[in-house]
Parts: sequence; structure tokens; C-alpha cells
Amino acid sequence: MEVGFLGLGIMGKAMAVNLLHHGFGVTVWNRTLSKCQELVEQGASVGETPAAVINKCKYTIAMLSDPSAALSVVFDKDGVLEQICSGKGYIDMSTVDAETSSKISEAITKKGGYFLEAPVSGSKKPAEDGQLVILAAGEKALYDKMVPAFDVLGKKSFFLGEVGNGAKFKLVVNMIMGSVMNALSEGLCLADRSGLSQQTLLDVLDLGAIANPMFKLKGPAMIKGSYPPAFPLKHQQKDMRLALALGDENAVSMPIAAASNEAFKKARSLGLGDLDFSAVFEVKHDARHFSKDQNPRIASYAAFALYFFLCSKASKPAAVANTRFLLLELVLAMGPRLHKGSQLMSFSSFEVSLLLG
Ligand SMILES: NC(=O)C1=CN([C@@H]2O[C@H](COP(=O)(O)OP(=O)(O)OC[C@H]3O[C@@H](n4cnc5c(N)ncnc54)[C@H](OP(=O)(O)O)[C@@H]3O)[C@@H](O)[C@H]2O)C=CC1
Ligand SMILES: O=CC(=O)O
Repeated sequence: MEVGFLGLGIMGKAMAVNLLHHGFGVTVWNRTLSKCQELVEQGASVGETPAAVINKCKYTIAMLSDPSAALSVVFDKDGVLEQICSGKGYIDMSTVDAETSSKISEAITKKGGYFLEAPVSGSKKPAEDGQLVILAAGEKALYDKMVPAFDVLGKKSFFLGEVGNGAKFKLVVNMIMGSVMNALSEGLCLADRSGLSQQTLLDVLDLGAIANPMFKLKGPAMIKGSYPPAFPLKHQQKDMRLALALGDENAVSMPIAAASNEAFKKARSLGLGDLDFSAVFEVKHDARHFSKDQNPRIASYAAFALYFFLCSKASKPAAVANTRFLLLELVLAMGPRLHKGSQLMSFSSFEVSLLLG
């Protein structure tokens, strides 16, 4: 079976690789075309545009970041709509809202094509291992055709009826997941501030009624302040936003999800959007955020501090103050690496500057 694949991010790349390894012919496209190279090395062909992929393949899967990406790939110039026609199927596995999915479905079916939405539950590792849970809805005949591919990508697929049901299901699941991640973060913080061991808390949770793979996988990394992106925080916040909109439409009060969304928004505003969604923990324990993203910042503070130090050697009084300030910023930025959770981190650099006169 020859399939097209649009979108080679964390999920799309792993899924396309799985299809290749299971004997599917795969033609890939990604907005940043250079990302196709790794797939080509494993046997994939490249389409220069989404339209070119649709032209070549009877069935094309998309795995894109959000509603605006999903719409753009279909409706923009060189997009899916230009080549979709009778007998061709388009399967969108991105997490989007039901309205986006319906818009795409209408446009595709108007041109004679078949449409299936099929968002997935499961993250980077399940995608690599072919262990996703597929929440499909739309054209049943297309679902039946895609079952061999779904069997490679996932451990279970559901057919949920009309377009929109898959999208809504996925949002409900991720609304719960995001809220639970916030609860875990608050629990870890509360344990720490109460003088309890965070690792022991994880051990206790793992033995009880709320044990789950997410706590087991993410918990130990969170304690270490390590958030390599499997499910990027910006996508989790998108899902909370879309789930809350679904709640608005249906007059469902969701205070826990709303509070969790605020925490994810705060984390995004701190520049943590590209880290794993477990980085919302950083918001909870109110430490200065730190990550690999901090490295350029730390390096620039160090460079400026050195520069001003050299200027001060040349007797420029303003440079002396700047040197002291930048060294202070450097210490604060480095601090959490040296002593995570240190009380020092609850002071801003401005407050410490005042203290030091
Ligand atoms: N990561 C996870 O654990 C899971 C993610 N999901 C969902 O799957 C989808 C993909 O997630 P993931 O792979 O993690 O995301 P990534 O951010 O890693 O990848 C996003 C992909 O979308 C492409 N893209 C973004 N904007 C546009 C645009 N305007 N036009 C065309 N292409 C665009 C990116 O292209 P480029 O490379 O050029 O930036 C990239 O291929 C999301 O909807 C997410 O919510 C679902 C389950 C689990
Ligand atoms: O959407 C994310 C997931 O882990 O599922």
C-alpha cells in the first residue's frame, strides 16, 4: 500500500518510519522540507507540496500541529484540495477541534474525496512502538481501508461515527490528562515544601489506585527538572483551550480544566512551550524556570559580564554597576542547576539587587 504522509514532527516522523518499516510505500512532505531527508534515507519518497503528495498517493495521512496548520495544508496554495478527487482518501490524525475537522471534511467530500479524522492518544514512545490508540470518525469505507495502516501505528483503533466525534473524544481525553498533570505537579510541590521526599511520593502513588504510566514515566524526570519534549507543552495548552471551548458550547462547567489551562498558559509565557508538557511543574514550584533554552541566556550574560568587566578595567563607572548586575543575573540563571529549589530562586534579580545595594 502506498500512502502519503504530511507533517514530520515528533509524532509524524515516528509514524511514517513505522509505516516504512512495515512495508508501506511512503511519500512524505513537511513544511520544513529538510526534515524529509531522514525519511528518505529509510526508503521514503518526497513530494514537493501537499498537492504533489495527494496527486501521487491514493491515501494520504496528515499529522500537523494545530487547527491553523491543518487548515493551511488543505486550503492554501499547493494544498490538498488542489489534487483531491474521487477515489482518493485523506486522513487527518492531528489533534484539532470538531469545527476544523468538519470544514476539511466538507471541502474534501465536495471534490469527491473521502475523509477520516483519526487523532491519536499516546505520545512519542507509543508512536515509535506502534502503540497508539486511534480515535477515528468519518467515512467508514475509508476507515476499513486504513485498518492495515492503523494496525501498524496503534494497538487499538476505534471507529466513533460521524466527523467531529474523534476530535471531541481526543479533546476530552487530553483535558483530563492536562488536569492530572497539574495535580501531580502540585502534589510534588506540596510534598517538597512539607519536607517530604518527592521520590517516595512517586513510589506511594505507583502502588495505589491512581498509579498510571504517565506518573511513572514523567515523575522522576520532573523531580530532576528535566523536560525533553515528547508532548510539547504548547500542544497541551492548545488542547486545553479547544476542550474548554467545547465545554463552553455545551455549557459544561470545567473549573479544574480552566485552572490547568492557566498554568499551561503561564508556562508558555515563561518560554517553556517547546518543552514537554510536564514542564508545567516549573510554574507550580515558582522557581525561576530553567532548561536547555536557558543556555543562550546564560552564555549572553556571561559574555556581557566579561565585556563590562573589561570596560570597568578601563575605568568606566557605569560599567562597574552593569558588571555587578549581570553577574547577579548569571548566578540566578545558573542557580537552579546548582541548587534546585533553593530559596534564593524565589527572589527576583531586582530584589536581590536592592538587598545588595
Ligand atoms: N507529541 C505527542 O505526544 C502527541 C501529539 N499529538 C498531536 O499530534 C499533532 C502533532 O504533534 P507533534 O508531532 O508532537 O508536533 P510537532 O510540533 O513536533 O510537529 C508539528 C508538525 O506540524 C507542522 N506544521 C506546523 N505548522 C504548520 C503550518 N502552518 N503548515 C504546515 N505544517 C505545519 C510542522 O512542520 P515544521 O517541521 O515545518 O515545523 C511539523 O511537521 C498535534 O496536533 C498534537 O497535538 C497527539 C498525540 C500525542
Ligand atoms: O496528546 C498527547 C498524548 O499523549 O496523547
